[in-house]
Amino acid sequence: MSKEQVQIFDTTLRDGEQVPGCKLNTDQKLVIAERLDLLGVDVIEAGFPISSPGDFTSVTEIAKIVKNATVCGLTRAVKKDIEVAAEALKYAKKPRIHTGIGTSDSHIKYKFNSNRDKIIERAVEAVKYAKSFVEDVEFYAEDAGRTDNEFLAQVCEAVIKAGATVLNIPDTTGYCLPEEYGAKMKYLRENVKGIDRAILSCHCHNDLGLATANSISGVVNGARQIECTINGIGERAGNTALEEVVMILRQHPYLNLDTNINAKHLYEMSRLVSESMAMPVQPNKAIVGSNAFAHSSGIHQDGVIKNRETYEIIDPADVGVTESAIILTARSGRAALAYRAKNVGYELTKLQLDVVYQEFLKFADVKKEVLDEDIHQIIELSKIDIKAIA
Ligand SMILES: CC(=O)SCCNC(=O)CCNC(=O)[C@H](O)C(C)(C)COP(=O)(O)OP(=O)(O)OC[C@H]1O[C@@H](n2cnc3c(N)ncnc32)[C@H](O)[C@@H]1OP(=O)(O)O
Ligand SMILES: CC(C)C(=O)C(=O)O
Repeated sequence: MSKEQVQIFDTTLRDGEQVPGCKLNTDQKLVIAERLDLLGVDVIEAGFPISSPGDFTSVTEIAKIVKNATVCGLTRAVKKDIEVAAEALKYAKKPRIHTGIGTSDSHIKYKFNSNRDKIIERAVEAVKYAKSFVEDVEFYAEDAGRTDNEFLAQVCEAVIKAGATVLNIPDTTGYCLPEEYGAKMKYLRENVKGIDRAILSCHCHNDLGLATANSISGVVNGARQIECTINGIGERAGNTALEEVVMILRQHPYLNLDTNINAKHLYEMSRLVSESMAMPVQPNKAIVGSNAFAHSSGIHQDGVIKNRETYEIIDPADVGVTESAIILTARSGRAALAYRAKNVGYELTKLQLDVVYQEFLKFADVKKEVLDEDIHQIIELSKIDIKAIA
């Protein structure tokens, strides 16, 4: 049975670039956009064209070079924003305008000093105006995570009627629990007239560490687009991490969902974004962190040496990581020491290993990590007659 496709909407260059210190120039953005296109993302949100002349230029230039993906520009529900986005996107093969407005009571009251009826009017007007420039119009209901479902359904129905092709249901503040976010998608699927004419999209923030879980819950409940960023960067605690949702769908085939992403490029993509934005990736980051395929405790190392699958659910090569690493520490056992010693040329007998291991532990209790050059020294200190095999 062929799997249903979930569209991957990458917003590294828009929401990701909103991170303090992560500002990129146009040349850097072009390199990333080209690589995202090769990675296989379906949509590249290239920027917020009205926000600055630099961002306008970036979106314009990205629109010119992207070959496969849809190129998208963000706007408020403001005519001038939409006109400027349309202008920036005019060279795109597949342009999309992403417009919208806050729909939660908090946003309506405090940001807009308005009421629900007026917000629906502004939403409809914005979608119709965007539609006069491009066919593909995505609408976002900002703070949908905290928006009452009944009102959200009314907004969605109105903007579909106005021509929206994609409905973005952002959990802007990262508030929802996965069950709640999934139930929201289900509610919209069951209660919005015309919902079959639009794609529901997840855009989740990570304030409670639930962005990925919420996005997965969203697609399990009928959404067919996930908005995400490389390394999960984004406003405040970040967005859903692209590499995580892609690999979750791949590792759980019974969900019957997949993406067009060529996962073998994930690691290099992560490094490119991290280096361009000078934003380090935390070592324990899922999929792309430096420790994601590193094993440093004896029981795990023994298992991995016997069979990688005992402690790894993903083959590192599938995401572009050369191989798993066996890191020698004071928590390592004989299996790991023998394995690493063999890699540097020593084939140890069981008896020899016992002796060298005692010396190794003394060394490792002082040093955080035992390196290849240390192994030679440890063997020397063990004072046993070992011939290097190399
Ligand atoms: C959840 C998100 O990530 S949304 C995207 C966030 N990204 C950004 O804000 C980056 C780009 N932003 C910018 O460059 C600037 O904020 C601009 C150009 C959009 C606006 O700048 P300014 O005109 O100086 O307005 P400022 O930023 O001070 O305030 C935002 C205004 O937009 C209004 N606004 C906010 N969202 C929307 C919306 N979706 N639709 C219509 N109006 C909106 C606010 O109510 C406020 O209007 P007010 O001044 O009449 O009260
Ligand atoms: C503009 C929208 C899509 C957004 O970034 C959010 O609500 O978090």
